[in-house]
Amino acid sequence: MFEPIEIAVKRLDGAGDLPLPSYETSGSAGMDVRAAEAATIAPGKRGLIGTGFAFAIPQGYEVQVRPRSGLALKKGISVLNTPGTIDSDYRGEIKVILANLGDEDFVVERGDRIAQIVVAPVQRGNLVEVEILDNTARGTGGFGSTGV
Ligand SMILES: O=c1ccn([C@H]2C[C@H](O)[C@@H](COP(=O)(O)OP(=O)(O)OP(=O)(O)O)O2)c(=O)[nH]1
Ligand SMILES: [Mg+2]
Repeated sequence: MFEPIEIAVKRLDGAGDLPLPSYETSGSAGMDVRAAEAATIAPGKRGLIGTGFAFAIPQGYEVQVRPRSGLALKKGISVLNTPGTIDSDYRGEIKVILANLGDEDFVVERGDRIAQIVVAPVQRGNLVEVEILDNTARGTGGFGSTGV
């Protein structure tokens, strides 16, 4: 699975001369994506930031939008809907929803690396409706049923 799959990428008008998303090291799981626009996100607020690129992800794969730990730890910045889901049939601009959990304005400059994207295989399910489900030890236990 470490062998990369080819993903077609379109540079949108807003991308200008931004570099393509890329892996920062030879073992990185995620490619950092950059802001194609400036933004300021106040504490407790969220913002939608375009990356300037659109993908044609091969069917059977998705791209997940995830936070960068450095922004989370140092600035309190996360991806609100992490992991964001880029569907294989989406042809629009990849955008990032950032949430500011810090106590200062988060200022985004164009070109800043604001999140990372991870390519992942997708297993879809075919739901078959039944009257009775098989019994399990967990049963209907959830939400701390095994202790907190
Ligand atoms: O962080 C994200 C999440 C989603 N998207 C785009 C790509 C994705 O394929 C599409 C739909 O995402 P999702 O299914 O999460 O949103 P929805 O609220 O279900 O919208 P829709 O009804 O369009 O599926 O929005 C992004 O650009 N960034
Ligand atoms: Mg959806």
